[in-house]
Amino acid sequence: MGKIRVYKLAEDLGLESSEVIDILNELGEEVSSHMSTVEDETADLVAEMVNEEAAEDTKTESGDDVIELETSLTVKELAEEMGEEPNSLMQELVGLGIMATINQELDEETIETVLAEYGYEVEFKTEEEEEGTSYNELVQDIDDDPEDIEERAPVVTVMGHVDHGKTTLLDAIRETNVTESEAGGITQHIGAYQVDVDGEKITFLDTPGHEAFTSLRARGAQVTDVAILIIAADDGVMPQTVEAINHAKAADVPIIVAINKVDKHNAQPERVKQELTEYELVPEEWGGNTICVPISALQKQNIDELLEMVILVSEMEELKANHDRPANGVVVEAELDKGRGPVATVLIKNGTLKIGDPIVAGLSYGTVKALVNDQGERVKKAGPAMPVGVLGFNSVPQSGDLLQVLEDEREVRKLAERRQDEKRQEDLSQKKTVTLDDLYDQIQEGEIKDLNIIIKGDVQGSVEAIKEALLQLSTDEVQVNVVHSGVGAVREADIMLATASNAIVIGFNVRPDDNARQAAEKEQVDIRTYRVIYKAIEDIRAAMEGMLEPDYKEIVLGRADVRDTFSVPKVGTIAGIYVTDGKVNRNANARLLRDNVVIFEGDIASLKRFEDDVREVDEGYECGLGLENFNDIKVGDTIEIYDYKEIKRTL
Ligand SMILES: Nc1nc2c(ncn2[C@@H]2O[C@H](COP(=O)(O)OP(=O)(O)OP(=O)(O)O)[C@@H](O)[C@H]2O)c(=O)[nH]1
Repeated sequence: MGKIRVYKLAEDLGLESSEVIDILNELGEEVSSHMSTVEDETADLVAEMVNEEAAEDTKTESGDDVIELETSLTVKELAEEMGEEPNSLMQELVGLGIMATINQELDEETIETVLAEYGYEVEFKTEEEEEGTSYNELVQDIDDDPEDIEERAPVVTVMGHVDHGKTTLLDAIRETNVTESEAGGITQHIGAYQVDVDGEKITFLDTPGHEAFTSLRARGAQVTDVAILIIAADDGVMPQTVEAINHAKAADVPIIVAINKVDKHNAQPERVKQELTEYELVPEEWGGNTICVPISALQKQNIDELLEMVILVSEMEELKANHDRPANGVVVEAELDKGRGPVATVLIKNGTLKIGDPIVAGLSYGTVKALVNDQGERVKKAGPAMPVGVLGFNSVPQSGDLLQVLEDEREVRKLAERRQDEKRQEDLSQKKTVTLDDLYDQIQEGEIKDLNIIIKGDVQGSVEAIKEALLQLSTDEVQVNVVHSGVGAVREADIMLATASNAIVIGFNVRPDDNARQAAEKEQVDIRTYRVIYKAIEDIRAAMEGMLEPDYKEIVLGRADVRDTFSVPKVGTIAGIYVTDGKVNRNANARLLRDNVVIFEGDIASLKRFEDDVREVDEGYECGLGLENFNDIKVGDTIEIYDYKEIKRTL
């Protein structure tokens, strides 16, 4: 996810930087100057707000006798708009032959008729105008009182190469045991936990550690204030360590290095520090400003010091938030719980989330029914930097979605529905790429081979992680398409979609139900189930390597000078050559060069030493060589002998 500078955003929106800063501050974003950066998603939000404000302004300019209304209203809402009592409106409706209850929705025609009775004309709002109030109302309520601004807990992400000890460290910090219960030992769910260090709170975001989960980690960095980079002292800086460094740098997040496993006999903490300097992370003791703490996560050594450093670094960051305003936050994990319905783990960025708050996150909306803290206890509210399980969404939001609190349930529904519409439009316009016809065309053209995949999983976080990782496997030759992904068992509908789009189905921690199994057998759809994300990705990678055309690389076997030419009747020109380099192989290809210009490329017709046909002639020897269908050989030409070697492709 990208970022944009405030002045650029202002320019795009045709506003002054100060106006944009005001809006951002109202949204709880701490921006100080026109050079500050905001995430793209926040920028979109600002644009959304600005547009809607404009729509709102046009509305108020409407004439007196004309009432501007939405296309569908209940009797009560219409009465409110007209400044009438609902009862009198209901009586009026009865007069028109319409028996309506107070909460009954009225259609356009009825609204028009009844308003005409009252002497009004009605103008129905376009969809855009209808949305006008959503964020305005949110913003109107927010007026940050400086007294309400308080310090908040830092949000910390532990990043590092696989097996360098992330889980063990988080475990040591929480003093619980997570590593052993995980399938395959890889952290697969994003959780967030808050710990208490001498009265100071730290929020830990537990992001998966394998390179494949790049995108989730990148998202993690968006809410992260401090990154702990864990590096095993017996292994050093590895590819995912470098990735983690890059993510933290891109997100402008300070890095604290935890050099782990110093209890091991082959630990080389100094080497790790040396390696770090290559990535502009110079340890403090070497005159740089990177804090490095040697630890043993397993033996719980020096963990306190590491946490102290976290507190120290976050104090310098001056993390602030306003507890006394409607909340916003980020969905870090979401799943469908059998008993409780959609449950989203939300990290509150600013404000306080309370039971009863109308909420929207991505395409999902609802009213907060219950809040559960990281200990599994019910709580009434959640403040800044607190991770909390939110119950009450109508559907499962996606991890990474921004949570917003709006005025009422109607506002959140409207916003979510509008986003759903937009998504539908987007899906429709993209559908072309996954229809059977198109797939067929692409394969016929031989240009693209498509690997279509459907992903079902137990939690949204894993599904997203697999999806992102698989999409990244795409190459010029094989395009990976995730035609569908979602939370829940593999069902018959998934198999039907797989049949139609020639896709394979991946089930992560979920199994196909009976109908799906039967359908898959009948339609010969490949369902693969996994319990470890890494394994799923490896399998697909291998399958893709099988699909790829083998790659050939040219190798020059030898070179020879043409020293003489003979014209042989019925055969053509034979060159008397001297092998200067390597060897000449009868079955290889030949290239005739004249002043380094390729004159001919093709097969060798004959290779003779004296009168005998030979298969090979080595460097330093002379021989006679004929080229297939080519006679224009001259003394002084060079013959290059080359072959092709099959290269095993890696993606
Ligand atoms: N000796 C020693 N072993 C450790 C230490 N920390 C972790 N380990 C071991 O290293 C292995 C990997 O640790 P994890 O915590 O699972 O590593 P991770 O980075 O979370 O790995 P993923 O969750 O798979 O990404 C386990 O066998 C741990 O017991 C340590 O300080 N000392």
